[in-house]
Amino acid sequence: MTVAAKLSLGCIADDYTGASDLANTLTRAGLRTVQTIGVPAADLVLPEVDAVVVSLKSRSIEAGLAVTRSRAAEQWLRGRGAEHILFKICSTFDSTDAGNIGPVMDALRADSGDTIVLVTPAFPETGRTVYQGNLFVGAVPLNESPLKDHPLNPMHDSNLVRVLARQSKTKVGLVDLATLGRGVDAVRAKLADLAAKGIGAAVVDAVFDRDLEIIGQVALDHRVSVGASGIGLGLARALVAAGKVKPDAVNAMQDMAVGGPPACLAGSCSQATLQQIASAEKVMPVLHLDPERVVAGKDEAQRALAWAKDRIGDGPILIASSATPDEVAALQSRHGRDAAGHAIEQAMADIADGLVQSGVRRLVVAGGETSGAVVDRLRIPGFLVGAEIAAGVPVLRAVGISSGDMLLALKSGNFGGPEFFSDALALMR
Ligand SMILES: Nc1ncnc2c1ncn2[C@@H]1O[C@H](COP(=O)(O)OP(=O)(O)O)[C@@H](O)[C@H]1O
Ligand SMILES: O=C(O)[C@@H](O)C(=O)COP(=O)(O)O
Repeated sequence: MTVAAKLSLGCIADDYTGASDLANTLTRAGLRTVQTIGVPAADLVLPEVDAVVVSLKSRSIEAGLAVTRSRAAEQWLRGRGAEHILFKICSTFDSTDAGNIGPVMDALRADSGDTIVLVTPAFPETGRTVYQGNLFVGAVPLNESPLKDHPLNPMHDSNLVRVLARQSKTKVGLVDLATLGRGVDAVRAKLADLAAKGIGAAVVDAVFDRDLEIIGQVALDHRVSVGASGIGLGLARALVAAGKVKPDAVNAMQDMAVGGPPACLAGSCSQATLQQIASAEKVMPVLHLDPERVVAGKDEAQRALAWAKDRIGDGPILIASSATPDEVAALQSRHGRDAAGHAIEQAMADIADGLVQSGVRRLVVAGGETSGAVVDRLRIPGFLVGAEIAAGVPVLRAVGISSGDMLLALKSGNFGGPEFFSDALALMR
């Protein structure tokens, strides 16, 4: 079977956890959605779907490469008929002054011919709101949140108009909450006004889902938008309201049990993940990797696998590299930020590979870059979306792998409640 109808929505996600978060949101809003890993082959055969989320691992790579890969995804999605493309970024705007949100947005805007792009990382369900262009994580501005200590992209400025302007070639404006409160026509008029002044991107405030519904409606006038799952929700609801997708269409994921031993891996150093690991210690064996030994070579991954093999027959296990901000900073000062991060990601991929070879078929991974490294190593080409474990984190069923059925959960470091690992495994049968 090939894709019968053209896509109602094409999405390019800059990491794999973010892609599954978006795929989850679109699915819950009634869009039949598939998540692909990387840009699919031109002749990829898919079930009939409304949306495809192409997952890239482009958040923390060199900006030029992120642009090239995003453009390849854009071409594929346009080739499948997508009139609107959402570039899915992190709800905490994870990026640096070198990119990659600005450069990718600039390229997609140029290709689309749009004069102005709507940008909002708001995702109220997970506490991400934008007011006067400032991003809040729960009750605190971004620069006071745990994101100030992110190992790869510490966020020190909550004003997204400024943050995006430093990364983009275009001028950046603001559509504030008061304008949104006046409805779609007011937002359209404000965008026209900004565009007439030569402003090519507008950060849009959003605090409630109703704000996202207005943003989604207006965004559909354009060919490209930029944001997190919240704008995905707005776009999906606008597509349903416009009759462009049937909300009662059945999603493709079947609820068949997979069985086999379960395992969890954590490479995120977020506060939420550190708490989740502490809770997991009460209910499953947890191995804390020695990050210094990980950077030194392959032995630490082998030690972890030997530890795991002795235990996976008895119930779930968790292997974590996660550390506190002080420990992360100390490791980075000895080895460099990228080298330390890369070595740990590759060790996690080695461990995941070994676990699957030992029969693990249910795998929970915490951390976006970590999930990217693991999924790439397992050579999984795509996922169908299943039950929601926590806001932004669905159960995923791998498709297109030769080794039989496999269930995964790819958790953004910041997402999930304290018992996330147990919650996930309870839904992954
Ligand atoms: N102990 C550690 N010290 C330094 N860096 C680490 C440590 N453990 C993990 N990392 C790295 O930190 C980064 C975490 O990023 P990621 O997996 O995307 O998590 P999140 O979802 O929280 O952003 C990865 O590059 C990972 O390899
Ligand atoms: O939008 C979000 O917050 C997430 O979907 C996301 O992108 C997560 O990124 P990581 O925290 O790096 O997993």
